[in-house]
Amino acid sequence: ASVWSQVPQGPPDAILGITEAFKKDSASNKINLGVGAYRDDKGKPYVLPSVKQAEQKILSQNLDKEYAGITGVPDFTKAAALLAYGPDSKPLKEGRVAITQTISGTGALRIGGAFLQRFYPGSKTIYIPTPSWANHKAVFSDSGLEVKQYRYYNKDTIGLDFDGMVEDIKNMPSGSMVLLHACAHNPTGVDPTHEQWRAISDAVQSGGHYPFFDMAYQGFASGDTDYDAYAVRYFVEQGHTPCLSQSFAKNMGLYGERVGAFSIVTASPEEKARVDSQIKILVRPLYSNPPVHGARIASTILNDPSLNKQWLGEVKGMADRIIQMRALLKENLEKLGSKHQWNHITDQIGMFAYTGLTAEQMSKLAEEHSVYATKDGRISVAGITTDNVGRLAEAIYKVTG
Ligand SMILES: Cc1ncc(COP(=O)(O)O)c(CN[C@@H](CCC(=O)O)C(=O)O)c1O
Repeated sequence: ASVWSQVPQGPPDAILGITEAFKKDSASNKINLGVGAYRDDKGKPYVLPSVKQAEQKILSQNLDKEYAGITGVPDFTKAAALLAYGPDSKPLKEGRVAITQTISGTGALRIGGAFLQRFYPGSKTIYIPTPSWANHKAVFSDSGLEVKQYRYYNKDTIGLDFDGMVEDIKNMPSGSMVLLHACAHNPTGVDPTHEQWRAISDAVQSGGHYPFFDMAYQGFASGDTDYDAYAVRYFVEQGHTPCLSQSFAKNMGLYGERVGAFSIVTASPEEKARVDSQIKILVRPLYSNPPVHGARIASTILNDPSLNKQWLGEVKGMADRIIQMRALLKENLEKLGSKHQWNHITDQIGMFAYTGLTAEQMSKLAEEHSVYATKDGRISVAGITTDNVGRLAEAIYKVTG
């Protein structure tokens, strides 16, 4: 028998597999609401003008292609930390934030998971929200952590199960790791209010738990990078020493360039140095050092005041278009006379709307209407355009009755 005869056929990826199904559909008016990637009002991928300008600037510098260090392009990681923790961050000012460039947000989560598996002094169990990004469980279990869940989404109110979340956090064994979506929760689009974040911080603190923030959408949720970093900054101000994964896939449209960062708030510069040294020892045998191009783009944008200002305008433009598409979809559904409540579509924030449609209704959308999205009822609002929103609303209206 062949060497690989015992390899089983695995299922298609819950999210990336939707794009494969979409590509196979020959319908001219098919709609892809699967992968969380921004599209403009023509349904086309969007290369931010600030990114194009940054690339021109980089090209004109005739840089070499030497290896970056193990922890990546320093000008990038410094700027990424500043973007996340803010100019008033005490740990940043005191040189206590250990940071490495990573292969986008997924890489940051994986390096984080591996670091926690190797060095976290408590039980190697991480609690993720119910539901969470479809890849979180595999990233952390493949890092060697045990993955459990806490209540997050209330399907009756199509909102946050705040009491359930806080109760679960309080009931976790002391010193548990808790994964928190910093903003634009995936897949629900339901975020805690600032007041609720303060209570969540207290619950995490009283349990002696360890927070791991996943911030994959900073700036993309509200259009304001400071506003979207509220939870991370509040926790740090309250004395938590979280770790953080950042992605620049969505807010800079650098999806395929794989630009991200993983950071840990430590107790002192001396501790930061020890942590840094162990992050390097962890990264070196994985991929040795990260690709430079995407990080150079992000660094150029973050460090050049006029490009940074232009970028913030472009991020806000993306966020605003998504908010506009939410309102349009709700309006069209109401115009059709749908008897269902659709407020959640405009109450939710970020890339996704959690429609509440069942798996079979989602299958019907694909099979009968060529509308593609994940089986959990999540739609990527970025895939909605002024041209297709009417047909989309009709399709949803027909399958929901
Ligand atoms: C919460 C969260 N964390 C991390 C990531 C990882 O993004 P990177 O591209 O590695 O930076 C995503 C992307 N989730 C999107 C994109 C497609 C995917 O990777 O699943 C999604 O859920 O559609 C995410 O939604």
